[in-house]
Amino acid sequence: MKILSAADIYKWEQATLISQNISSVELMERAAEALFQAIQQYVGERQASFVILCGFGNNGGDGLALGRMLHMAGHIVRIHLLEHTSYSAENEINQQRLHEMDISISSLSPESILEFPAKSILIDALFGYGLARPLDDRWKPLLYQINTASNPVLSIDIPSGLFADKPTPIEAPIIQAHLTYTFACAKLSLLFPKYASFTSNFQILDIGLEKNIENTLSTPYEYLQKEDVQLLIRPLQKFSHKGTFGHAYMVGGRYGSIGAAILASKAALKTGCGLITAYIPACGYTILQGAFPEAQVETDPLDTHISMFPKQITDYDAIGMGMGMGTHPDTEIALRQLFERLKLMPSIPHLLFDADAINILAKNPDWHVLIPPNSILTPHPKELERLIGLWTDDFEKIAKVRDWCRRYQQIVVIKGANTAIVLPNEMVHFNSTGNPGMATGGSGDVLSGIITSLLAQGHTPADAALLGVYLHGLAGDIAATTIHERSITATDIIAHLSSAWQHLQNPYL
Ligand SMILES: NC(=O)C1=CN([C@@H]2O[C@H](COP(=O)(O)OP(=O)(O)OC[C@H]3O[C@@H](n4cnc5c(N)ncnc54)[C@H](O)[C@@H]3O)[C@@H](O)[C@H]2O)[C@@H](O)CC1
Ligand SMILES: [K+]
Repeated sequence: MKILSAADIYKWEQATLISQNISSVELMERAAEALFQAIQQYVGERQASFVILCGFGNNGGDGLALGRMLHMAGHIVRIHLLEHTSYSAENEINQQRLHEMDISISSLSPESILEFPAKSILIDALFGYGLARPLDDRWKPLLYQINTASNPVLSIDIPSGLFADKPTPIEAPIIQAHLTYTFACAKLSLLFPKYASFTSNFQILDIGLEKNIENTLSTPYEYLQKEDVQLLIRPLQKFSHKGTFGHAYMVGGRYGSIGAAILASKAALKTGCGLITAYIPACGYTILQGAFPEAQVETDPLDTHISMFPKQITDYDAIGMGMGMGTHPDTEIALRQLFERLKLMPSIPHLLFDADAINILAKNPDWHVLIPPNSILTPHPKELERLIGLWTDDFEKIAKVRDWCRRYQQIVVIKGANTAIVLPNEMVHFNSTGNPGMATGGSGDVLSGIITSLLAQGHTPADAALLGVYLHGLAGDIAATTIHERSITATDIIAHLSSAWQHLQNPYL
């Protein structure tokens, strides 16, 4: 699914009005109907109480129309509307509809002192994507009352005060929504860690905007969902043997962190490659063989860390390296020598660099040109910062990574909530699976194993990165259905990979 700018969403809406021959009030009614259905699901069977805070534009219009529908469904509804000199036409029509039904509208101003009945749900319909500039300090008292109330806050389209597609200063007043119902497509701001306290969760509501028109709008940003990754899956063949599914080579571990190599290796095999060989320092031999009998193991001559890469490393289908590997100068020299060797070869295995492999690359910017094109790097934010330098906000971070990927023709997977996969063509795919419980030691090693496995199975690097990230998050989400998010471990993610595959391949789930 595309992630569009506010300007493009506006264009999409306007073109839909013409193509479907409907009025903007009718489209607003459709949006309010979608909201109403979603909120009915949220409250379940019970009668609920709502306080709806409406602005003077179309976001406010959505709130007014929603208020009417909730009232008609028997809920207790209080509607507050910002005093203003002029309202949007759709807003006025919906005010009129409420008057006709004798549903009262209280006035609201930034100075209002509000009382929220206990257990009522607050609906934020103050500002949507039409926000033209950050809200000024005048709005602080009103938004403070909403943000500090113990009531749940549901935002319509976007938390009021937040820009959809450009940086918002976080010192400006912004609604802290528990859940945002956003129309038609995801918005960039809903995906960025900097705004996490305003946007903890969101749900996309389909309001029937015309698909053909969406196809004409170009954007470098995509929101990666089940239907996108399903297209990337390769079917299993009846006469397959273990060689068919590829042989992954997992390089990592040092004295004290052999577990990282074990997790990555197990995840690789559970993702479906036929064989894995782990390459680790000698101290890990018994540990790895004991913990994971399905793995083949090769060891470095040194006991404590990796000091060389064996000649046969290039014989495998894919290499994943860096998990728990350390940045010992011997390892650093070995990596440099590997790059020199790869340069001379006509064809080489697909490569994934994680953790300490990235730290070594970050320390040596002049090696970036040596990284074979189309390799995958999977940094967490700190490793990314070491690789590309500091950024001031998430928009700049994405811009810098896009630039880096184009320049060096690499794929970067920025790990975190809504992991972003940035491709050499500068497309950015934000993942829709995963949960905070996955921020746990070893989770990244598992991701490296999954992606390396998909590379070994013959997926293109871009497909392997997209499918792998989605699958990893999905396994974590399925784990969270039976294990509390606080208790999820990397091993649990591996244990649920099988269910993730099942879920992904089942059209009815
Ligand atoms: N256009 C359409 O067909 C649809 C629009 N929808 C809703 O419409 C919203 C967009 O509506 P609008 O474009 O009317 O915009 P908004 O409702 O977001 O608000 C815009 C109003 O706020 C004012 N404003 C902007 N920044 C301000 C600031 N910092 N301080 C004070 N006032 C400020 C603007 O001048 C304008 O009057 C969407 O977010 C969505 O909720 C939905 O009903 C779906 C259909
Ligand atoms: K809003």
